[in-house]
Amino acid sequence: MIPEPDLAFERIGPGRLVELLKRAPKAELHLHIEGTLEPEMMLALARRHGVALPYADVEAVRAAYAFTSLQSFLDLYYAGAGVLRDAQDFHDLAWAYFQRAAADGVVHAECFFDPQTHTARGVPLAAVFEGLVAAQRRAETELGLTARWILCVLRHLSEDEALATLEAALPWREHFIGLGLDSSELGHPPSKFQRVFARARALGLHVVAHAGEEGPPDYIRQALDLLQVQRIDHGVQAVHDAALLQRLARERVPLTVCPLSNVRLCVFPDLASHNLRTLLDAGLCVTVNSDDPAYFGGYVADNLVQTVQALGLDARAAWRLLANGFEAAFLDDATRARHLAALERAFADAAAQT
Ligand code: HPA
Ligand SMILES: [Zn+2]
Repeated sequence: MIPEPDLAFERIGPGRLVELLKRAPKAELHLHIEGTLEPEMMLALARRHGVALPYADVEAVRAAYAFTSLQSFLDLYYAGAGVLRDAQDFHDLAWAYFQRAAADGVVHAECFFDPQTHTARGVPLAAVFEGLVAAQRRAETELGLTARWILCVLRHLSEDEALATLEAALPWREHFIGLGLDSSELGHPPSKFQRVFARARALGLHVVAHAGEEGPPDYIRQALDLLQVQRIDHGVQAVHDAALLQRLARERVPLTVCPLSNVRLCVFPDLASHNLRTLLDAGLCVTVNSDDPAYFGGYVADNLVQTVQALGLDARAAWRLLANGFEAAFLDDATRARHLAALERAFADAAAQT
């Protein structure tokens, strides 16, 4: 756990905290690049490629985003991703996201991408990597934002397909740092993917998995014990298992929590009912992230501000959430220390304001 700095947190009231949260340096650790496809770009790419969409305009797209569950979202999310066809599209998508993220104070982003969503439509993996890597390079040189890619396999498909996807991506091995697991959780437990995660670990990749978003605490245990993941994506269902909660706290297993996503997918009725505070108070390494911001109505600063307000978190708790993001990131120690020093300075400056 990152030690708390000696700061006059109590001098940062709710109003000043909102401003601070918008500009403070942040790590984004749970973001699906396909989930940053804003309706405007979806329609523009559909026009560019002559792809038919069931929406007349941007308002119609947004009106369709009334989700009742993870699956009801995934159906639209995969359909929307159908407009991504060539390297330029992947570049434009990721570059637009990095610009928005930088404006939100994000200094380091570990982003998911779903190769199977694209290769199944005949898009070559080379086009996906070419576009994403070009945008990543621009982000670093033009925005000072470091980005890393985590290849996700779709859990509603077979493990053999996941293994084939990982092998097919190996010519671009230097361009991704980890393996993740996403898509429809219920009925597709982590135990289904033990061989592909073992292969990823043998390749020296970091490993993470979505678990306990809608699925039971046992899926979180499976992700830890069978897949040996280093972080749990979501993990909010852990509160229903006291022993698991203690273990996550003891082992400082980070949870990449996405509050606005959880509300939009009806995991919680509203932000005030979210269990993030319970998880934080239990000593877990909770981080705040945006998941699929174009679909869920907010990027990472919105997630932080709205969650802090809805749960009445103070500046000390807000600092902890941001520090946890850097603790949980796959960064070298010197870079982590540099980001934490900048975070401390942002809070110290806010506390010193008169
Ligand atoms: O929140 C999510 N859960 C599972 N799969 C996903 N794919 C994009 N977002 C998600
Ligand atoms: Zn996710």
